[in-house]
Amino acid sequence: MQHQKILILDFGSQVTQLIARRVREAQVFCEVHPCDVSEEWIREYAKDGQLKGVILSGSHASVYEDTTDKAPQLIFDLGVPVLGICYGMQTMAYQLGGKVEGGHKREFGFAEVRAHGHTKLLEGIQDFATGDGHGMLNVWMSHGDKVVELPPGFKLMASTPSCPIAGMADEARGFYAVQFHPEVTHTAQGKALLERFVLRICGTRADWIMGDYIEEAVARIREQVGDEEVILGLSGGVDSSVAAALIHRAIGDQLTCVFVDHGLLRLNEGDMVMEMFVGKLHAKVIRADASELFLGKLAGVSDPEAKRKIIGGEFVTVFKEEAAKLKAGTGGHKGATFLAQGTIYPDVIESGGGKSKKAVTIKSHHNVGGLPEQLGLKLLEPLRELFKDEVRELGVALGLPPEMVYRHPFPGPGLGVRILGEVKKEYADLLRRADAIFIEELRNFRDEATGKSWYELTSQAFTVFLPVKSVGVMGDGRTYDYVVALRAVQTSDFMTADWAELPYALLKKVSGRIINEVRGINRVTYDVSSKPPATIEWE
Ligand SMILES: Nc1ncnc2c1ncn2[C@@H]1O[C@H](COP(=O)(O)OP(=O)(O)OP(=O)(O)O)[C@@H](O)[C@H]1O
Ligand SMILES: O=c1[nH]c(=O)c2[nH+]cn([C@@H]3O[C@H](COP(=O)(O)O)[C@@H](O)[C@H]3O)c2[nH]1
Ligand SMILES: NC(=O)CC[C@H](N)C(=O)O
Ligand SMILES: [Mg+2]
Repeated sequence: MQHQKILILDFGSQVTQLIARRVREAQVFCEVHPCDVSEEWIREYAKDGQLKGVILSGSHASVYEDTTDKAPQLIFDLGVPVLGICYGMQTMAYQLGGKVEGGHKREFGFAEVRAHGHTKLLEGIQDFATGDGHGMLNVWMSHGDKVVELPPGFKLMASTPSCPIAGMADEARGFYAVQFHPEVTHTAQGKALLERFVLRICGTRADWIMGDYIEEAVARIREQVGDEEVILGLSGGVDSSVAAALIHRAIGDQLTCVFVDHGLLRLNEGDMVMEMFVGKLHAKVIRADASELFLGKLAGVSDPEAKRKIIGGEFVTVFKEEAAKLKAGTGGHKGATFLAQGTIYPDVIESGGGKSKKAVTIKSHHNVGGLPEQLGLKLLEPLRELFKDEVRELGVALGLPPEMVYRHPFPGPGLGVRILGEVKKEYADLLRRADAIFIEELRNFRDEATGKSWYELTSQAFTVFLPVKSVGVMGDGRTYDYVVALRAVQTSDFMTADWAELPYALLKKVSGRIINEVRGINRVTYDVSSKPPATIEWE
């Protein structure tokens, strides 16, 4: 099925992805592309008649400077509605004959916006009304420049005391713009406003529904793969698990999963993954038990980056070996010609478009990128247009258990980056048991106000092994044992994170259980560092 679509042009705002999230929540398909796509590209993109509207994002730049990006002029001639947000509004004004000025006081944070006149966008949407009956919106602003003169054909749609033109519209042409940010949750009516733009003003069909999407994705995978074979690196994490379940639904035994057990998995994780995929889904999974290999290579190495490089390197070696066995045609295999990956949409946006602002390497993230070239395999990435929430919904619709789909992410190098310094099997065994207790209690403890468990209320939680010993007393005897740190964070994007204010009763229970049940650990600490300046993982 062809989905109607909304095009979001990204001028480099920090929150462009949120625009796409909000539009998807309205069950409308949309894509983010860099603002400097060529007119030729746009024509091609709109050719099938499915493009129903365009949204222009914010930016750190100022439109009146010669060097800054402008919207491709063509989008104003496509005959579809356009919504400008912040910089998007400013560039719309500037390009269509209005005036934008800078040098004003920066307006950052909450503002009350007054709606003027009647426009299809704001009519009837309000948080409260003034004494004289005007609709008011509580919004979030982040700008220094402003539109000071409307372009011809536009009327005033919204204002604040410090920003007299905070919204404008030319309804005949379907052009709307707001200086505030409807995509952030601080703008109370923002979701309603974006929903109204895409559904009512653009008239887009609300047909982006994960339950229905399965059928579509399955058909596409079948068409792409034909009768060839596929291999996939299965980690037990969310993305690779959902990708595996989806591809398995499409092509059954033509899929072989390779699950590398590097000896740095969580308690019973390997068995759980096998039980789920082999026991329940009847998928073909090769469990490569490489723990001795990994632990052997890691012996004596304590530098975090060196450890990451070793794990990443050995991972590729093991994966290649297993893939080569399949290629050799053993066990009735014709040999895999596709490598499947659980790449999701944020990965695509962040790495594409030439707009990514890559800075210094803080950590070398492990992944299987680069493998296809070395292996001479074609890529199969069925999740590359989905956000994490959508991947999770899809996983549930595919019948994966919610505990698996709503798991916290787990880094590829696993416990290797949660055992500080040199990795030893003894340490990994202690850490696994302590970590399992922490996670179990996070699932048990519920927050009274929300009814949610603390596992649900945190984005990522785990235990870190510190290879230092401290003195304790147990049963009147002296102990001299290891220390662990508990880490629990709340974050929406993992780029920044706050340490979670876990209830004392929960921390008390966890520390009591770990010290009593895990012989070898006699002290538990709680990590109260936010990111930045700390990172989520300790290495
Ligand atoms: N132990 C493993 N065995 C096989 N493949 C792995 C393993 N660990 C990681 N991978 C591969 O590396 C990819 C990237 O890992 P990453 O942790 O980013 O994603 P994930 O595990 O699928 O999901 P999540 O973000 O929930 O952890 C995985 O999709 C998987 O293909
Ligand atoms: O697949 C992965 N391979 C890695 O090498 C890796 N290192 C960190 N992480 C995860 O990334 C998020 C941010 O972590 P940091 O704040 O520690 O950089 C957190 O969710 C981390 O768990 C990794 N994930
Ligand atoms: N968030 C934005 O899009 C800001 C636009 C522009 N840089 C300003 O300061 O007004
Ligand atoms: Mg993972």
